[in-house]
Amino acid sequence: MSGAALKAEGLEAGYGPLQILFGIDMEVGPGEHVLVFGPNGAGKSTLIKALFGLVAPTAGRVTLDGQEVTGRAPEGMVARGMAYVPQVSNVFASMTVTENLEIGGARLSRARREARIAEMIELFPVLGERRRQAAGTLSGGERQMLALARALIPEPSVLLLDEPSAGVAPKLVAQIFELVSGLRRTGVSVLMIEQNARQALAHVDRGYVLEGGQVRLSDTAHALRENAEIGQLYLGG
Ligand SMILES: Nc1ncnc2c1ncn2[C@@H]1O[C@H](COP(=O)(O)OP(=O)(O)OP(=O)(O)O)[C@@H](O)[C@H]1O
Repeated sequence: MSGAALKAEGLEAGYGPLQILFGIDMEVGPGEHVLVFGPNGAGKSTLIKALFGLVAPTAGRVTLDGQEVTGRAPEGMVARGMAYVPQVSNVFASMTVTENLEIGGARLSRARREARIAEMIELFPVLGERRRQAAGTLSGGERQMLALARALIPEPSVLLLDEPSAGVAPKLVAQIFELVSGLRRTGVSVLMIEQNARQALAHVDRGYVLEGGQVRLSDTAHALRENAEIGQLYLGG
């Protein structure tokens, strides 16, 4: 019996004949925040895509809140409580902030959708100030907040984030991690990929080092930050 919110066992996936993931075992506990990091090309984005059903696993299992979801399409994953924020193209640029949030709540009743949008504006007040602005004109940080808010509207149990700090001005990167960290009070479980791994590790509970499509190491965030070899190899010394 697994108490994990999200679990991968022996997960393998790739692109046609090109295998990228080799027997990945990992899990995210309820409400836990977990970071996946490692060198370029290690398969981090592929892992998130395989968990979300954008890349079909060729072996292994994915379970979401104890239910097997291996090989389901993204729509099925969303219906079961998973949400995914891709690294790029994560908002509809020509639509307003409000319209983007409405799309996030497309499956909800109108009353519920409006209530959730109000809650998201409370969580990210800047979105309220920019309600009528086209999403494409937001700053990098505001755009990431909109993408996060939109993903959270249906109240997912697990949120997959592919580089939430991408395209965000360096001085605002810490703010993005603090916002993600602040999602703890909603109880959502988070699995995040980040290039800014040292900074991101300060805001999560545990981490996995992915290398060559395999888990090289997993430990608490604190232990990974203290690990000299991991620091040299993957955390910029
Ligand atoms: N659609 C695709 N078709 C073929 N190969 C792909 C495809 N997408 C990714 N790859 C390859 O899969 C490997 C892993 O890519 P992936 O994006 O998962 O790595 P990553 O760890 O997220 O890298 P980065 O840190 O550079 O974003 C790379 O060699 C990449 O070229």
